[in-house]
Amino acid sequence: MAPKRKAPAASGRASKRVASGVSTPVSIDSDDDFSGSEGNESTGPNSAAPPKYDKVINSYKPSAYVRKKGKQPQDAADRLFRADRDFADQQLKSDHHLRPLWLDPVHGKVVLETFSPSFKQAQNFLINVAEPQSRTTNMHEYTITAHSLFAAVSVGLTEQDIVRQLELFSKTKLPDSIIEYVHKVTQSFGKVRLVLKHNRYFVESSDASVLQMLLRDPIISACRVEESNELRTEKAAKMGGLVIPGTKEAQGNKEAQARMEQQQQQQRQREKGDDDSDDEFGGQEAEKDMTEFLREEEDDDDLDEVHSFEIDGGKIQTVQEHCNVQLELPLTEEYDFRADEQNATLDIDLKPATQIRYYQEHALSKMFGNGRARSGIIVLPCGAGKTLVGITAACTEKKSVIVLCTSATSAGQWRAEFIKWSNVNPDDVIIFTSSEKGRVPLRACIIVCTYSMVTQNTRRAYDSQQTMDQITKREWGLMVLDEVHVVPAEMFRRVTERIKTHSKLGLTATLLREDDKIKDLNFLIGPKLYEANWLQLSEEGHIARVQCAEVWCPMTIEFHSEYIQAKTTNKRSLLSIMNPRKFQACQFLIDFHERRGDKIIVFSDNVYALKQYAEGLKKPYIFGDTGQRERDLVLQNFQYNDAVSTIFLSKIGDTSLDLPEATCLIQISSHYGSRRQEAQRLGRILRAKRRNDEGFNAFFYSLVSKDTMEMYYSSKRQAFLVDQGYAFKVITHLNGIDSMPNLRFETQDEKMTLLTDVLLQSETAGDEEKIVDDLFSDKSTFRKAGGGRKGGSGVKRQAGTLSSLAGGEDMAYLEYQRGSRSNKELAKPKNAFFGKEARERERRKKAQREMLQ
Ligand SMILES: Nc1ncnc2c1ncn2[C@@H]1O[C@H](COP(=O)(O)OP(=O)(O)OP(=O)(O)O)[C@@H](O)[C@H]1O
Repeated sequence: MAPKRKAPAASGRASKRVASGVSTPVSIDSDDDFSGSEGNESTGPNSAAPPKYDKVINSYKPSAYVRKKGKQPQDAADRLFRADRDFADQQLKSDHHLRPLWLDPVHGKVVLETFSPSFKQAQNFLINVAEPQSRTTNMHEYTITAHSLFAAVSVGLTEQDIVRQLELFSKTKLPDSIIEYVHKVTQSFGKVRLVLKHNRYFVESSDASVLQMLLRDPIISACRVEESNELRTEKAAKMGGLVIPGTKEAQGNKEAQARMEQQQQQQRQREKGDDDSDDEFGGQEAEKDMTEFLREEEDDDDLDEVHSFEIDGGKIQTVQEHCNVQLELPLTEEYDFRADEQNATLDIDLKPATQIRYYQEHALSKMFGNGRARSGIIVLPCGAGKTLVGITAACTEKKSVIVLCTSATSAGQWRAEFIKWSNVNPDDVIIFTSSEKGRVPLRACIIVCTYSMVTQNTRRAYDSQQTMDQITKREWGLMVLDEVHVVPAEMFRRVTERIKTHSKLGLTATLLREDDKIKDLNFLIGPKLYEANWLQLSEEGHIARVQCAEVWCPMTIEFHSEYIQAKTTNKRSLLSIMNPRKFQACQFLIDFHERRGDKIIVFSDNVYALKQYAEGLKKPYIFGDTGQRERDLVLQNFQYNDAVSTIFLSKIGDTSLDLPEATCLIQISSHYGSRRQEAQRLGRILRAKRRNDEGFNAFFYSLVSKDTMEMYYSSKRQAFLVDQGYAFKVITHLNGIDSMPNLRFETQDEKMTLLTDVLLQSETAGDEEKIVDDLFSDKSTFRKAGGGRKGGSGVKRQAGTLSSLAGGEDMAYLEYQRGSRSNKELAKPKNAFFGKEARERERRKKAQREMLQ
């Protein structure tokens, strides 16, 4: 706990609200105690020094609920009833059964009941103000954090809106601590915007005192363009009136417009005297639609004032960083594109047949809600249509767009999707990758490039340098950053430094990294604007329903005894991947799903295992060294040839390949505990076209060698998907495997030959594949971060019934309780025999060494 303020005058609690109109922003203390800034000499109007914005509380812990000191634990369950977890004093409202929220006043946790009548409304609201933590079938858990409130404020919610809605949905009276917290955060966050208007950068706020305070900061004032101390004051920009293309509203307006044009044409014909049409009603109606639309715009002219000062365009990053990090007063970025007359307009609109889905519209309304473009991140599951979201954003702004993606393949896809969904002239969509270097035209255009192409520091070829110069010289209306979670912050810095853009839209399926670099995105791109619910989209048929299962494969005695003696992680890892029982399980599952008509992708991060499995089972495979022609051939056959239902892929399949649709995925070796990779792989089967067929399920299997570290990593990897509501069933035995014809490694001889081969492999055979240009690996950071998320809540393995996996009648499941045995424990060898045998071997080896000396 940080020390409390010394001066009593400065320790006014947040409940002592600053008068409305807020002339002095509250100071936010790192202490649990929420303190207002009244009386704080550093913030007084006559003070020369700027006020100090201390660290904002990210972990929610108000003083009202502190643990009772000196209370000794009585029993094992005591920790569950500590003062900071015992909310017995909260009064239930009489109609609590109609309200869906439970609020934890200490940690800011919110539990939402999915079976409540007002679930949908509460969910739509919560997604704006809190971070989703887990969304299982009956309960969703969120946390109110400073970041989530920042995002709420930046999409236009006020403190009063947030408190009123929380009160409305809460089963108990809204705790004071939550009201205080919301007050405290909203007083500072979202107050100041960075606006690029007429190609000049302004720091803008409707509260002049916040700007005055900023200008007293020497770093900020040094970035100011004007000399004078005066602030500019003008009417706030026109809000609303903006219609996002592809929505019903846009469709209605288009129809009205068409009717009006038709009416005008008829009128002209009547004037010529040859008109006999009687369709007057349609015309009047169309006119009415349009006038109402225009009137709405006019109504918006009744506007407030905003104040601003101009800053030097070259010092944007300094201002942003200083405001975010030192002053804890993050700047929201907004682009008044409708007022931008300097940058040419791009001739682009969605094709008339293109309709965006409701969640795509929700996400975009967060971006364009106030008639300007707000920078931020939109999170949608794989296959839910992020590309169309990016394209619709481009069609809304109608200015030059730069799209950054992770590979040349995905750059090609982006271009194709722009042409598919919009009426853009294909010549205006240019690709800039290592293999394709289109020239950027002077007119408004769309350029699609890879992150590495833009951030490359080495000397470029002449044509590449020319294109790069054209990109950096001009201003871009919108920058779309695809797969934003995988790109290192340093790379973003370089991107935003080099390319001048008015607005940024980050797209991702998982705002998740194994390090904590994800927080940098808040400052480098903007707050998370929208996050969809995976299970809801799968229930609605927008993405496929998936059955996830972990198949436990016992190690053979010989493999396991070598495993426990192996000196290096690489050797251990190779032995667990090459476990003959795992091989058999893989063979059985492939056979089982091929017979069901599934298309199967088997993933192995280890190349030695990839080749052994694929060649052993006579299936095609692709890894980093596979040539482009062969890759294309394999993928085309997988897509169109009924005889090729299974392919094996290395890590290359995660980001660098345009994979055809699959309906079953099997992982035989995977990348430590990366939740991101797990989610990304699951995404490969979420887009299955057959998803709307009755009873259709896609399948996701992880094959894990029992009593090895694979079990520990596997549960780490699943954590994100479990939080999204996916249940991993554990399969302990594949019934029918023993009677399967042509099962590999049935005889002891075959097993021993395999073991010898594995033992003869060099250390590097156990390495994970290194992909050239894989800028996005999070292996090292994952390890640094301690191998997973803090607190490692692991996952719940659930018992399954045979029928719960469609067609899985041959499998048996086992349940074990979360917390009953840690995953690390499960990873240890259990059988006393192994321990004894290992000790025996160790003794023999020691004796042999001594003999040799
Ligand atoms: N509004 C829509 N109407 C019809 N089809 C749509 C719509 N939105 C997306 N789709 C289709 O859904 C599929 C998945 O879209 P897309 O590839 O953009 O998903 P994604 O979220 O970018 O996936 P990934 O994360 O795997 O790249 C595509 O076939 C796309 O055409």
